[in-house]
Amino acid sequence: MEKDRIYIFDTTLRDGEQAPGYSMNLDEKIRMALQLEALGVDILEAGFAIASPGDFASVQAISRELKHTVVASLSRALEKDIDAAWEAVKLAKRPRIHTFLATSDLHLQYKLKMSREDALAKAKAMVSYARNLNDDVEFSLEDATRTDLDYLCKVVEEVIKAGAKVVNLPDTVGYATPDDMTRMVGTVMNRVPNIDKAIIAVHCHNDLGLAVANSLAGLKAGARQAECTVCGIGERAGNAALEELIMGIRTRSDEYPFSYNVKTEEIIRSSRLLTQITGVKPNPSKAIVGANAFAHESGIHQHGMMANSLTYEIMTPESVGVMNTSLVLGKHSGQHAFEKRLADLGYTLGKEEAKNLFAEFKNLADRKKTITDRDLIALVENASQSSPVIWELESFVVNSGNMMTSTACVTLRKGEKKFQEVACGTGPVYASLRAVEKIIRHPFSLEDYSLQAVTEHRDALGEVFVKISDGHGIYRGRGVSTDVIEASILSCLAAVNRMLDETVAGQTGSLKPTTPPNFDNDMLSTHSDKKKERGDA
Ligand SMILES: CC(=O)SCCNC(=O)CCNC(=O)[C@H](O)C(C)(C)COP(=O)(O)OP(=O)(O)OC[C@H]1O[C@@H](n2cnc3c(N)ncnc32)[C@H](O)[C@@H]1OP(=O)(O)O
Ligand SMILES: CC(C)C(=O)C(=O)O
Repeated sequence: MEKDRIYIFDTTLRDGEQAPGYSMNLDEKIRMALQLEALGVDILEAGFAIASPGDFASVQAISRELKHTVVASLSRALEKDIDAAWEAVKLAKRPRIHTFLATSDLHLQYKLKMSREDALAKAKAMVSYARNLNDDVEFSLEDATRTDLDYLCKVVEEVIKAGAKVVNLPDTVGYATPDDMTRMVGTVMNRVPNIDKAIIAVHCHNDLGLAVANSLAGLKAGARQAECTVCGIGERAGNAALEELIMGIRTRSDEYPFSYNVKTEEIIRSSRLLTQITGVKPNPSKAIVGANAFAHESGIHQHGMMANSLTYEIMTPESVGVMNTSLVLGKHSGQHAFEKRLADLGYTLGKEEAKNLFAEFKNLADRKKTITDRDLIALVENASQSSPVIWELESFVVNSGNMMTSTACVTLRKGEKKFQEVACGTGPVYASLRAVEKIIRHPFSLEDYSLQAVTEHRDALGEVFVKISDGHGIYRGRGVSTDVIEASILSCLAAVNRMLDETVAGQTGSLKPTTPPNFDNDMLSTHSDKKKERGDA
């Protein structure tokens, strides 16, 4: 039997980026887009062109960069949005305008303040408007799963008549169950007379943890485009996870006899790049890409695996790009083995990047007997967190104990110059970050701090993530070291450098703080402290 072709529409850079903590700057979006093209997604939604100049610029840049993937921009059902979307994608080899309008009574009445008739007329008019600009137009009926089914069928029929090539039926709030998806898509496929003129798409959110199950149900009922994101990132509880959807189809091809363009061996590489860029790791238990997804811990499982891996493994790690190796890395290893291992782990490095990282690896190997894969992953992710280099750590000394106030003396480098400050705090980390703040003379508050061991042993690497805020944006940083104070200072400097970098501050690379920080209480050093420190009155 010939398999039906399904199309994967990736929205990591649009719906995915709407999730707090996942903002990316222009360079980061381009890197991610290139990897998504290597992964083999059919359509890449690069952003929402009218949302901001930063979004417009990144949709335009991605349109220029991609070689064969369809590039889409989202737009409301408004001429000005559609114009912006078209301006941004028109340089793409294969551009798509994606326009949407909500169709549920709830959204029509309270949000759009429109009647069903007006919304239908608007949808038709805007699809025609977009079709005058471009052949490839997708229309989404936002909140489709809570839309009256008769009305939904009418809108689908009319927007196809107006020229939509793809009609998307999103489960915008993650309310549907697989049975609902079967009913909705099945009804549309059976009842809409011109359905053969368009592709039906599903776009499922994960509020009830059903996004992937719902997408699969939609595909089984006749949809042929599934919209999803790497690691399932997205608005609220996220979107359907691309890797789960594709591996579900691949592993259960008996249930889902579809062909697709995705190269599953690129999955881990894509997920790792997302972590490198955003600093957010998938939950260890996350299917396919979590650190434990292919780990077998208990005796009975290990025994079964040794007899036949099929006993406890429904897919191989290799099928998603995790490569096993017999190479053991340590201080006697050379650059070739080092780069080979990183490639096996799913990282592609530039020449310069590989050289710098190898030097860091050698330093680490001096401190640590065996370098594990997790150590290597931490090193790469730390090195590639695209922070500009403004301030660098020269040295630090801390004095701390349970019967005293901690003090830290930190020396930073900026270009050729060195700057030193001493500060006190309730603990050595706090004291060190205050010393950094005194040196850089730019107040910030610590919004989030987390420390975890990368490996199990006594000489484990400590990995620190911080988020800092200066009242204009929130900036993240990561630091890795065998010394947790050093890791804390390094993570703080990575965030500080992002904060001070004009190309990042104030645009998409920064996150808007949810509440403006209270400078007097929250800043590591307050304005009045600052005056004293500088000798002001
Ligand atoms: C389900 C989804 O994921 S939808 C995509 C969500 N993504 C985003 O919102 C991206 C970021 N958004 C933005 O930057 C801004 O919201 C903008 C630039 C799009 C619009 O900003 P503003 O003009 O300030 O409007 P604001 O966001 O406050 O309100 C939305 C307006 O769009 C209208 N609107 C919402 N959806 C649509 C639509 N599909 N078609 C036409 N109008 C719409 C609302 O009714 C409201 O109109 P009003 O200003 O006349 O009351
Ligand atoms: C705009 C559409 C596609 C969407 O993101 C949703 O409904 O969730």
